[in-house]
Amino acid sequence: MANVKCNPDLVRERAKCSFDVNELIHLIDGGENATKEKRHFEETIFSVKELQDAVPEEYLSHKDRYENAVRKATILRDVCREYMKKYNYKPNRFRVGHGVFKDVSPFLLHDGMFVATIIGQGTPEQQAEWLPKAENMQIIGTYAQTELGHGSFIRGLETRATYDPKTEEFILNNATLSSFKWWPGGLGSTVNHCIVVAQLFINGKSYGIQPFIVQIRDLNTHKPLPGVKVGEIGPKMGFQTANNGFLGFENFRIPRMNMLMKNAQVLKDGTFVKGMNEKLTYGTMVMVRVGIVGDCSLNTSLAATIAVRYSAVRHQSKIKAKEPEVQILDYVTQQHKLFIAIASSHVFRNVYSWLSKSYLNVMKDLAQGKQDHLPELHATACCLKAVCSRDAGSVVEECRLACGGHGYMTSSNLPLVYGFTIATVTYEGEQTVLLLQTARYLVKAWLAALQGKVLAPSVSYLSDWLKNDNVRWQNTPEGIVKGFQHVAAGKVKAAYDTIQKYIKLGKDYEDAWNLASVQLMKASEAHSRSILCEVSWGEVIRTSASPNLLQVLKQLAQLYLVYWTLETSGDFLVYSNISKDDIAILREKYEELLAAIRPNAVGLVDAFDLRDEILHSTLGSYDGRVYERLMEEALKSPLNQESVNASFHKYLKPLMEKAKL
Ligand SMILES: CCCCCCCC/C=C\CCCCCCCCCC(=O)SCCNC(=O)CCNC(=O)[C@H](O)C(C)(C)COP(=O)(O)OP(=O)(O)OC[C@H]1O[C@@H](n2cnc3c(N)ncnc32)[C@H](O)[C@@H]1OP(=O)(O)O
Ligand SMILES: Cc1cc2nc3c(=O)[nH]c(=O)nc-3n(C[C@H](O)[C@H](O)[C@H](O)COP(=O)(O)OP(=O)(O)OC[C@H]3O[C@@H](n4cnc5c(N)ncnc54)[C@H](O)[C@@H]3O)c2cc1C
Repeated sequence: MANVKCNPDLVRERAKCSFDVNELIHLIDGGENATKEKRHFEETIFSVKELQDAVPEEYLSHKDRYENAVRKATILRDVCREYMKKYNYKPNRFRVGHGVFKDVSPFLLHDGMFVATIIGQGTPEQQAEWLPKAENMQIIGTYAQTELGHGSFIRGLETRATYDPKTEEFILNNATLSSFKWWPGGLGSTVNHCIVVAQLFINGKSYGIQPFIVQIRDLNTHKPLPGVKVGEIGPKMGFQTANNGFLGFENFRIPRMNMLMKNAQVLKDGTFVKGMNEKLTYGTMVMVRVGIVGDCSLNTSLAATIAVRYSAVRHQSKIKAKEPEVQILDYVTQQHKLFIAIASSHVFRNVYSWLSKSYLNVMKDLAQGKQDHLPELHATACCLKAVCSRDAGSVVEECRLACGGHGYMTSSNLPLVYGFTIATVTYEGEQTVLLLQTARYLVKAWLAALQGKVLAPSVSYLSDWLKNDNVRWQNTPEGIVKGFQHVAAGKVKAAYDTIQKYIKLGKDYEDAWNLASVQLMKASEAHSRSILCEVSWGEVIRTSASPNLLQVLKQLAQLYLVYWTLETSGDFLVYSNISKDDIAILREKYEELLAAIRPNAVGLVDAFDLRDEILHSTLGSYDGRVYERLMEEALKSPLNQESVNASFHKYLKPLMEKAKL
């Protein structure tokens, strides 16, 4: 990239960077070699001619866009397969996916959840049967759980799988409209198999929801099998190429062994054998919630790169009347909008790496029959997924707004990035619903703390707070982290006390919970923020990097801490010993941090190492040819391929002529 002829502002910005950008790229990737491998892989993918679009996707019809996405998905699959064979390298398909599809792949659910569920929920025999076929795309699948009537409350799903011991089959039925599956990615017209989550019935008795692997289309003709009603749900805010679909069954029979039986089992005679923990059926969702935290880091880095580079190139208005128009990046309000995006991406990445380790440890434990840490993992994944996805959505939107009118152009790519980022707030567990799951855990932990029990590490601050809730405020990163824990503990206590108050007033527990649920949700958010702050600061101070780079990473981590302290200063005034003077000191610190980060802003987004093909943005490309690219892209509009459009003769001219009469 170094030889590309760049906009002079970007050249100047890069020259003043105080740290080695390559060092940060390697740190993010996990080593110099990992960067080399990643770049070689991306170079390979983006030099495949067939993966490049002749016409910008935006001008295609819904149908053509889908077909083009499937075409590219199959080519990408082949190229990746060959590449993996040749180099024994497991690539990050999500990064290149943004470049190839702009939006998302119609195979997203195949890779993200279908294969993962076979691994997580199938017995070794079931894995042996389906995994090789799924991994090499002999069969293509999705994860069909959500229905028209139920998405959040999965115990309420209506799709039925009734066991027939005579034929040793399950009979699938969707008797009501609300029971139709609705949303699964790829279901519309792409997949031939699904994981269907359905209510198991044996001899008229319900045994809760279970996962079933179901073939829905003929492998040769792709026609829906008899008894299957399937289709696409239509256009959405984003995710246009994900091919989300609907599905219903009428007396559709599948063999007994198509129930994924790693946890619970149905024997030939219809005996139901309970698993170690019925919630293990929800395992794929926990895994994907962890992954979404990493995805938030990637999405945030896409938006930050576009908006920061654009803000370095764009000049508008003056700070001093007699001086030239300034780069908009010099406005401190612009820095306030953008630097939190850079900082958040690093925080999400660090927390994702921490959470992934916890996930893998719990999976190892479960394999040995130990489930002690499962509730903590579920609670932590829920609140982090909820808060990171919502933060990422806000940050991306702020980046879009920070690009003014041009940020509204599709060619900036910010609208598309926003579309797939905010989808993460809802899918894989709606944010409020997940925060309330964590609140259940926090309330239990609070009760245990009151009883003097030892708490799990992520909530041990509740016991510390009970022992001493009067800790002196300190304007240091460690002091702020403590402060976040105080806020979280104070909010958990307040929510718990509110529940108790309503119970004393005669409410039953469930109503008391609902009445206190705004506080419970806020407590859960505060708990999440305290984890984000503690983990990310801890990761940064343990990082081995050169002094220059470490200084910048600390500035970003501190910016995150101070930003969120100031954003939630009301909570700090209520629940910690912070004073108004401390807040004034933090405001000053915040301004110092913005000024310190300013010279490195472009270097920092360069270090996300997002190729132009992945950014796919007129505003964010490495060379900063913003206005040239805006014009080049505008000229691709079909309306610019003719000097007079037919609508002139058909409508405009008659209108003007009528006006003359
Ligand atoms: C650095 C860059 C890296 C980039 C990396 C990128 C990686 C990207 C990775 C992955 C991306 C993949 C992309 C895939 C795209 C996905 C598209 C979207 C797919 C979907 O949306 S699928 C559908 C998802 N649906 C949901 O999430 C439904 C949400 N609802 C529920 O989960 C449940 O209904 C509920 C949890 C809300 C409630 O369940 P319920 O049975 O009613 O339980 P409760 O009574 O409330 O609680 C009982 C008890 O159980 C505990 N519990 C609940 N869930 C779990 C669980 N999963 N595990 C363990 N325990 C659980 C709960 O805490 C209660 O415990 P308690 O009684 O309090 O002790
Ligand atoms: C882009 C996209 C892709 C998707 N892909 C898939 C897929 O591949 N497979 C699949 O199975 N599903 C998929 N989904 C569905 C997704 O998982 C659900 O939409 C999601 O879990 C939310 O459920 P819901 O739509 O029922 O929302 P609802 O639960 O109806 O939410 C509506 C409102 O009700 C509130 N609410 C609901 N329950 C409670 C409660 N207990 N307490 C307080 N408030 C509550 C919510 O907070 C929210 O404000 C996808 C969704 C989207 C948007």
